[in-house]
Amino acid sequence: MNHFLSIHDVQDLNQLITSGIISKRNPFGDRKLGQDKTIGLLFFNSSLRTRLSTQKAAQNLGLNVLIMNVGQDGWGLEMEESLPGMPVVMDGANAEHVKEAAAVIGQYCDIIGIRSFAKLADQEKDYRELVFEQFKKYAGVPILNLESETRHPLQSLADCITIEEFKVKARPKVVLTWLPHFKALPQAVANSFCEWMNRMDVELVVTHPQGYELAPEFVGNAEVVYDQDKALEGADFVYGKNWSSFTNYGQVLVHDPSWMITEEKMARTDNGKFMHCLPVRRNVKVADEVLDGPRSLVIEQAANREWAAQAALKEILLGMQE
Ligand SMILES: NCCC[C@H](NC(=O)CCC(=O)O)C(=O)O
Ligand SMILES: NC(=O)OP(=O)(O)O
Repeated sequence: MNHFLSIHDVQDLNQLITSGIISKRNPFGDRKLGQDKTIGLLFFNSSLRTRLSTQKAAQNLGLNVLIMNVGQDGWGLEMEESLPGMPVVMDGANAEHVKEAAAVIGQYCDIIGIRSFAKLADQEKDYRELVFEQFKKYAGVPILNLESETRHPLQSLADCITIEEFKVKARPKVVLTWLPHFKALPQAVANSFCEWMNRMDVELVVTHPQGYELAPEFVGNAEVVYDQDKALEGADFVYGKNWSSFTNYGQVLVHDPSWMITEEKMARTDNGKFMHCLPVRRNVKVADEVLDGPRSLVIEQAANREWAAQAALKEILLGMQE
């Protein structure tokens, strides 16, 4: 089954980036590929970009699109399985088990896209990615990750395309910097960004306060620098993101506004560009002057979400023909 859940489902990243860029130049060139097929997009959490860009990309490929805000409109889904001698007794809030729900949606759809964020209460539970595991097991069709508990591959692919388009050096320095936020946010975007950058020809540096270390399997060979000013020196791309602690799972440990990205910070870079997946809280994470200035790539990045989704969907559809 040709799932698209992480970088591990990508054989040739350069080819995938090129596929996105080709679709950008010629959006309707593969219109026949998805003809008479249906994709279902299931959202357990809010979305603007992922929902609209994936719907648009799917339509460019000729797919019919069904969208459901399962988190709001659907029956509450029980994800846990009965174990020998320990049946799951569904006498709580959840009216339907994923065994039936996934199997039923799989009857209506040829591909299922899912967004399900980390709940940030239990590290082991979140990093097990139960929702995705269960849909993979019971839907019987390819699954597309629209941001899972631990990863956001369509965002990362759009980020790769954006860096490829805007780089001015063969091997740019890319700095992933933690940004301040009062809310606890998932590690998914940061995890995924590292994982994908580790497959690109870039120098990846990660900077964050002590206590915000990401899981080592995502950081890979990236250099971790705790001094943000030092990390930013000579950067070609500054990728901002807030995440809550992984080690003190889901906690907000630091409220230090000096980690916010300002023009003064950007002046340390080598005429660097600023990137963020959005949504972004102005003047909490990034100053207006950066977002509204010529260094910001956030709109270009969001535009590339369409081409990232189209490249991923093309891979899935081509796999279905084999
Ligand atoms: N899909 C892109 C990011 C989604 C999510 N951000 C948020 O929930 C921001 C919410 C806020 O700022 O209130 C995250 O960090 O994973
Ligand atoms: N970047 C991103 O995934 O945006 P949405 O949460 O609005 O989909």
